[in-house]
Amino acid sequence: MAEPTLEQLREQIDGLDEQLQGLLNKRAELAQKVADVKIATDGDAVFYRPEREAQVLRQVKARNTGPLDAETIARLFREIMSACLALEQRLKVAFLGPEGTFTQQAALKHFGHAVETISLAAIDDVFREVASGAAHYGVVPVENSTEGVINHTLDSFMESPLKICGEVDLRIHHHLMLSEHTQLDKITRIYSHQQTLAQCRKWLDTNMPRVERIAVSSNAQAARRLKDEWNAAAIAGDIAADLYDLKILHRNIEDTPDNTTRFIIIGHEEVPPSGEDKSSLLVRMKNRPGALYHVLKPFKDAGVDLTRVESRPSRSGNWSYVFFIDFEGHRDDENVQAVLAALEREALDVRLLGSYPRAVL
Ligand SMILES: O=C(O)C(=O)C[C@]1(C(=O)O)C=C[C@@H](O)C=C1
Repeated sequence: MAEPTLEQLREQIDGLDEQLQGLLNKRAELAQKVADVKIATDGDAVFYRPEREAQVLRQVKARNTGPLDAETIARLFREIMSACLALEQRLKVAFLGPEGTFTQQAALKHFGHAVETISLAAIDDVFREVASGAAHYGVVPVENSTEGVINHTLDSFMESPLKICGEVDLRIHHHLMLSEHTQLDKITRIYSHQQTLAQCRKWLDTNMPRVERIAVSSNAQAARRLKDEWNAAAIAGDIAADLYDLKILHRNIEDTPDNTTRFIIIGHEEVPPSGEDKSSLLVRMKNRPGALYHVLKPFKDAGVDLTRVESRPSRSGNWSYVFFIDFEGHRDDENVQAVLAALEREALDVRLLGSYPRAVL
C-alpha cells in the first residue's frame, strides 16, 4: 500500500483534533459540575485540590506508552487541569518577583498557565499576601542544591500560621547576558542575585576575575538594570533574557550542572494524602547536649525517612534552637503520628508545617 500523502495525514490530524477538542470540553464540563458539588457540600468550598492533581498526573505518566514521553504528556495534562480549574475558580498566586524570576517559572510549572500570578518584592510580602487572602496561594524558594537553604523562607514560618501544600523542583540554568548598549570590552560590573553569583563563582573567577560582582534583589532585577547601562552584564535565566530583550553571551555558566532549586507552595488548607507524600516540620528544642539526637531518634524508631534537616537559632529565646525537618509520609500515616507524639514529649514546640504530594513534574 502506498504511504499516506501529506494531505491525508493532515486530514487524520484534523479528525483527531476535533475529537480531542470535544473531549477536552466534556472534561471541562465535568470540572464545572465538580465545582457545583463542592459549593453544595461546603459554603467555604476549596476548589484547588493538590492531592487529586498529583494523582491525575501520576496516572497520566504511568499509563503513557509514547511516542510522547511521560514528562511531556504530563505537562500537557498540567495545562488541561489548570484550564479546567480556572472554570471553577481563577487562582491568584503570589510569587517572589519581579516578573521573570525562577520563582514565577516554578509557579507556572506547578499551577499551569491559567492562573493569575502576582509579583511581590520580598518573601515576607508573599506570606502576607496569602495570609490576608489577597492571593489564594504563594510560591517561595526554600532550598538550592549548590547553596543550601534559603533562610528567609524558613524564618517566615516561625511567625506565620500558613501551611505548605506543595513543592516544585526546578532545574536552574544561569546565563551571562548583555543589553544592546553593552560594550563587551568595557564591562566593569556584573549584576545578579547573591545566590546566583555564588552558584557561578568558579566560572566568574576563571572568565571574568577582574569584573566587580554586585548583588541585587533578584536575577530579574539584574536583567532589568542593564537597560540603561553600557558597561555592565547580568546573570539570569531564559525568562529574564526574553522579558528584557537581552542577548545571551554565555549559556549555563553555573558551577554544578544539576543545579536545582526547590520551591514550596504556601496556603491555608491542609492537604489530604495523595499516596506519595512528604511533610515538613518545625521543632523547637532547648539547647541542651544531644538536642539533635533527641529530635532525630523518633524518626529512626518509627522508620520514617528524612529528606532534609536544618537548624536555626530561635528568635524567641536565647537558649533554644529550631529544627526544620522534611520527611517522607503524611500526617495521617500511623508511623508519622508516632513520630509527632514522641517529639511532643521531647520538644518545647512542635509544628507540622504541612503534608503535601511529592512533586510529580
Ligand atoms: O477533582 C476535582 O476536585 C476537580 O476540581 C477537577 C480537577 C481536574 O481538572 O481534574 C481540577 C482542579 C482540582 O485542583 C483538581 C482536579
